[in-house]
Amino acid sequence: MKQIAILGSTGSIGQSTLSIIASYPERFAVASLAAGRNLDAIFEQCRRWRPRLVSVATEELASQLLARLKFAGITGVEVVWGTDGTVRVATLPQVDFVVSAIVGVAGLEATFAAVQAGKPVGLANKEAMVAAGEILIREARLHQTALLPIDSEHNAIHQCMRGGSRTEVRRIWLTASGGPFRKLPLAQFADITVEQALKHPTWNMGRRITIDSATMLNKGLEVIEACRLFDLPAAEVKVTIHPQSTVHSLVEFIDGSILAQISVTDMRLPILYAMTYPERIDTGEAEGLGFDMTRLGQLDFEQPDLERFPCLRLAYEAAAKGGAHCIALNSADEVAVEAFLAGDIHFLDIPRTIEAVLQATPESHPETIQDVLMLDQAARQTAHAKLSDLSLTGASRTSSG
Ligand SMILES: NC(=O)C1=CN([C@@H]2O[C@H](COP(=O)(O)OP(=O)(O)OC[C@H]3O[C@@H](n4cnc5c(N)ncnc54)[C@H](OP(=O)(O)O)[C@@H]3O)[C@@H](O)[C@H]2O)C=CC1
Ligand SMILES: CC(=O)[C@@H](O)[C@H](O)COP(=O)(O)O
Ligand SMILES: [Mn+2]
Repeated sequence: MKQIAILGSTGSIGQSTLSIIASYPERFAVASLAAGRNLDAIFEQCRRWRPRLVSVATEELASQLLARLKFAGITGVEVVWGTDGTVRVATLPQVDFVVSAIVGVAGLEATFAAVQAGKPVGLANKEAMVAAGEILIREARLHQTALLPIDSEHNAIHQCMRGGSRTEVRRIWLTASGGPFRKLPLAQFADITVEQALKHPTWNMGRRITIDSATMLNKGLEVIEACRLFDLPAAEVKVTIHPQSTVHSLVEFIDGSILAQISVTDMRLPILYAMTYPERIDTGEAEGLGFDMTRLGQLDFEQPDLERFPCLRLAYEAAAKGGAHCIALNSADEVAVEAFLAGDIHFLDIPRTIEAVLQATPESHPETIQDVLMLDQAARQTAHAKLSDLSLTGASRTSSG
């Protein structure tokens, strides 16, 4: 019986993880949960799963949750809050495996703490790997623990890598759906609405990653994530547009063979793979996780268009510089996506903001998580300043800026 901690239990990945735990009660149990602000959802999770420890974003939310638990007669659930709370959830002694699925750099400290405590981590929180990958990997080696990718492409690569040794790999191919604007002419990008950008063609995910898929910054973050996880230079991490999201990624070996991983578009599968690795378990027919090869249709692969999706180009540029530039790429995007979702800026302002922040970022290479957090804060401040420049000049109201 593995005792699981879920960081980001109320989100899309968190809920998929709970669904896996519900399917295999003889294998998994919930030890601890960390949520942000969704009090109704975390209250229901406490009622259903009775975790020992729960964290929410603030002290006030913690008091409200405690009051609701008391009123409902639910005892034995300790409630904590803030970043310290997420760290406690991740490092609870009883925990055997941590699913890291808080969105953004907000999940970094708890992920790092889990690794330092020697817990194996299933990593959905790609931002942690982009901002602090080298530090996390160094620490995982030191504490002899595993960092298993849950992000579907990296999970696919992890599976394909079992087909050969590291020295036999020529390059890897990350597949990208291309998002909702794969075929939209550039001239129409200035008019993209929040509602349109939130309509992902193949996956149901949280709002931030869905917008990132629409700008293709998600694939850019994934290029950096792959460089770190699989120890590859960015030149050996390629992106191919595959609109069906059926092939989740591919590894090309030096003899010319290419291994691909194919499965349903359902994150429960990579989560289950990470939670059971190095075993594979029989999911049977009833889970909806089987792929019906008899219904396999057309599989298309196209070159990405960097003119319409400048975020992908910016990510390769940041990957080449590393360190502070990778951190700034993510921090600027977190700020810009929030502003876009709030209706404050246009879609094209997202790459504009990121580019401006990257240009203003001096090269540096953090050694510690504290260094990373300081660089993250600095990039956020620059991003906010750039956004207020945009609104002052009215640049965000024109298509070409
Ligand atoms: N969804 C997917 O299919 C995939 C997601 N990922 C990655 O997984 C991560 C999660 O994505 P997803 O589940 O879609 O996102 P969601 O927006 O659905 O969920 C985010 C989770 O993070 C919690 N959270 C946000 N801020 C804080 C905070 N400050 N402290 C504690 N908890 C916080 C939210 O809590 P609350 O809602 O209670 O506020 C919620 O539980 C991201 O890094 C994403 O890139 C990677 C591949 C696929
Ligand atoms: C499910 C998953 O891993 C997401 O990262 C997904 O790949 C996003 O879709 P895009 O390929 O459109 O970025
Ligand atoms: Mn992905």
